Amino acid sequence: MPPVKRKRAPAAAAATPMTVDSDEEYTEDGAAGNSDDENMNRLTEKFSMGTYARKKKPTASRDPVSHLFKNRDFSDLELKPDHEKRPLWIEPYKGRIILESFNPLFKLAEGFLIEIAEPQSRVSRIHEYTITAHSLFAAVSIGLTTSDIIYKLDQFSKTPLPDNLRNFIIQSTKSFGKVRLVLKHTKYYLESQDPAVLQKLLRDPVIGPLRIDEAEGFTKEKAPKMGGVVIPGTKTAAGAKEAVQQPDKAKEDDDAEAQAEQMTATLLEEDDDDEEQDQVHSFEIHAQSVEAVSKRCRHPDVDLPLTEEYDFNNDDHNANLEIDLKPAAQIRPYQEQALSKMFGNGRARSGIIVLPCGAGKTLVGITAACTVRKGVIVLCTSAMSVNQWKDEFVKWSNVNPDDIARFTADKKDQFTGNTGIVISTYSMVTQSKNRSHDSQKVMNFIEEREWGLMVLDEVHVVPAEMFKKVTYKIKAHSKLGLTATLLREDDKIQELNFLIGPKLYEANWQELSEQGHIAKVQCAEVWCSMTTEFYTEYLRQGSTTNKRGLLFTMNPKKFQACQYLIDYHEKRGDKIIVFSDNVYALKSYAVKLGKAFIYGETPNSERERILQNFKQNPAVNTIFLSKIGDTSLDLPEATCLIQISSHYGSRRQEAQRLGRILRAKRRNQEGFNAFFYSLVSKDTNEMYYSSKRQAFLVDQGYAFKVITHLQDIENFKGLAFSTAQERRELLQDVMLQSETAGEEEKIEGDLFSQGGVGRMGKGKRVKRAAGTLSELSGGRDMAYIEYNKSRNKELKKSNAFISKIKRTAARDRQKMKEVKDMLG
Ligand SMILES: Nc1ncnc2c1ncn2[C@@H]1O[C@H](COP(=O)(O)OP(=O)(O)OP(=O)(O)O)[C@@H](O)[C@H]1O
Repeated sequence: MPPVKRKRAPAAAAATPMTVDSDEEYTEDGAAGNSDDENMNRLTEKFSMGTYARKKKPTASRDPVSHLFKNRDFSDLELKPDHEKRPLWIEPYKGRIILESFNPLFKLAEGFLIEIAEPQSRVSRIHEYTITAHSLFAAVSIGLTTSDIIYKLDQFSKTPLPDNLRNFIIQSTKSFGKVRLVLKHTKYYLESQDPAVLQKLLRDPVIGPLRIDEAEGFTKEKAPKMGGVVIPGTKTAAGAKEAVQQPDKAKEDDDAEAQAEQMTATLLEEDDDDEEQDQVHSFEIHAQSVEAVSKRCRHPDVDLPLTEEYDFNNDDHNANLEIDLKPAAQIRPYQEQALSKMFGNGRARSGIIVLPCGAGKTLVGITAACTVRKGVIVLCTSAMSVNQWKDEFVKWSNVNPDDIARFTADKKDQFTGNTGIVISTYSMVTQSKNRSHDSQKVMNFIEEREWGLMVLDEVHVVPAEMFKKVTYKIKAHSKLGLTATLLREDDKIQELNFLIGPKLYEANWQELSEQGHIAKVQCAEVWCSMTTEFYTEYLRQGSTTNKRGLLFTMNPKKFQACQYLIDYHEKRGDKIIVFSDNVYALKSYAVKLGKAFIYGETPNSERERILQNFKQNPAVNTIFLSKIGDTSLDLPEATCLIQISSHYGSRRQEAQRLGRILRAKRRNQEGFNAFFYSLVSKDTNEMYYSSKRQAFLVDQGYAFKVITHLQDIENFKGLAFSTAQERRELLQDVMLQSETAGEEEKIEGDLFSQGGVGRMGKGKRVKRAAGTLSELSGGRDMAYIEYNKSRNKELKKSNAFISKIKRTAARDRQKMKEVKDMLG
């Protein structure tokens, strides 16, 4: 190959990711360096600028556009001679990494970046990652070394590795992953490959006295061998190491694979050091000291955060659980990859696995249980999930159903053997007041024993305080957190790193949908103008009142759009879920349209009957759900989702709702698309919230179209609220509702409402593309006719009107009875 001259990076390419931006600004001359003394807040910091000083360049004279990029003009970055082959750009000031998804080395680079960095945005051509202290902690805890990280990053990068990033990696990894908390033969040990690190701990005034044995030296033994564990359900049942390095190999296109392999061979040297049989050294501490030691290790004076590992193969104190995956159960490549991060060195590492909604987190948890084969405790967010987890254990594994005990307000099963599986909710195990006698008995049983594995479902919604209680009360040797969105609106997600463990794996949503594991979804926001009378009332309400929310949700135009879309999709053979957080709206819409609805107060038997009918009865194609349906609900029949009211700007809720259709059974039919509509009242706060809600999904590569025209809606037969009289009546009904009717539903024990109202980092805005329903679903373009009658006169709350409302309510009740009769 002829020598390639150093080229300048194209400014636009380097600047592209900056459109999804953070609010921080860097300074030209560099911030203070990351010296050891400045490590105080490092655990919660992002990569900071370090000492890298930017060379000044004469931008103005160079070309007419560079100055537009201001400080983000990276056109003077030095490029390596063969930069075209390399897939990464590294922004020198903040350590942001841009990955080209069209590069032949994309797969390899992506696998590596997931291990060392946080994915920020993964749209179709360009993915953005950030290296943080947390992501490096995770990298080190799954076995990567400082030199692995620096070497591979440099090899993949088109530009020389910035010094400040290199220093940051060295500084961070110097302390991370150096000490492990290992529970072996029911005893706790602090273990390290480096005896000097243990010496440092013993010199510490807090940790030193907590050592149990008074001996001079340390216990010395061979380090665990990588890849020594067999994960059930994998085709080859091979060691984990193979799964780590060769994901999805069979699926890759042959040519591209050969090309990538050839390039990799030239660019990367194989690192064969993994097999090295190092010695490990350890000393013992008391079980009661674990929390104090772990806390002290995170203190800046010590700065050696512990990773947790469980040597379950050598635990003969705790009884073995008879459990294996059924022979028919085949875990998918990404599930195997995620699990291989957990069991990569033959032990169980505690940490968090992030998989999209509907991608099968339950099976990942079950497979982990089948690997550890000791007592398991599973904690979920609701009693409904508890039942689903039990069903899934029975479906996927050969465990004796009598070995599964549910612990909820209604069910307090006990398992019969020496050990078993307990499935409960976070609220059940953390509630401390007013426990019934039975419930206290079960709780004592849970607290008195050791558990091999604790599976923590939907970890992102559980408040840190609750986690602390859980981890304090339940003695589990390993913890596996499962979530779809490592996202909290209150930014408390970082605490999970310490309470559970680092993130072990995070899958790419678009990749999974390309591979057919989750459905392809067309997302659209339908803009519904407010009718004049509703808008006038809306403007009259104070900005703090709940009535505003009720008005934009009950907007007749929105109702009509909902009715139209239900009809449109029912005719296409879709099964539709309509979501509303507001119970008044939920009931009003459902009753008016003659559909069944479920909300927090719907009794279990009725819920099950409705869901069963939705799944099996061809006459029941649409159901209305409150936020109780946001998570866990497994309805693979659902192919279309319409959202009429939502919880402010919660990105987490938006993603989880989308999850209800990602598991669509028909996802592998040719040309199949699921549909996700958000109905938004124009020129109201709802538009603002809606754009905030979409930010996470947009970062996962989903494009939201805007629909402003619904074809022929004015000629839709039986369109609700088509007369001024009906709209006035609706408005009057809305205005008669109490302030609380405008609130979102409150469900007892519901953890999701506790996450804080959607606050999102500054600068996170969503771009919408104009679109029509026809583009999404193959229909023709639609002319949307805005209702534009002159302003309605104010209605008085006359007795006559109120009695009319009552008549309407009686009619609605009759309709509801008919729906119930239809459901049988
Ligand atoms: N390896 C697999 N083979 C076949 N089916 C699978 C596999 N993994 C998961 N599934 C199926 O995919 C569906 C979704 O799984 P699951 O309910 O565990 O998703 P989830 O990730 O927990 O979603 P959510 O976050 O929405 O609760 C289920 O019907 C499950 O049986």
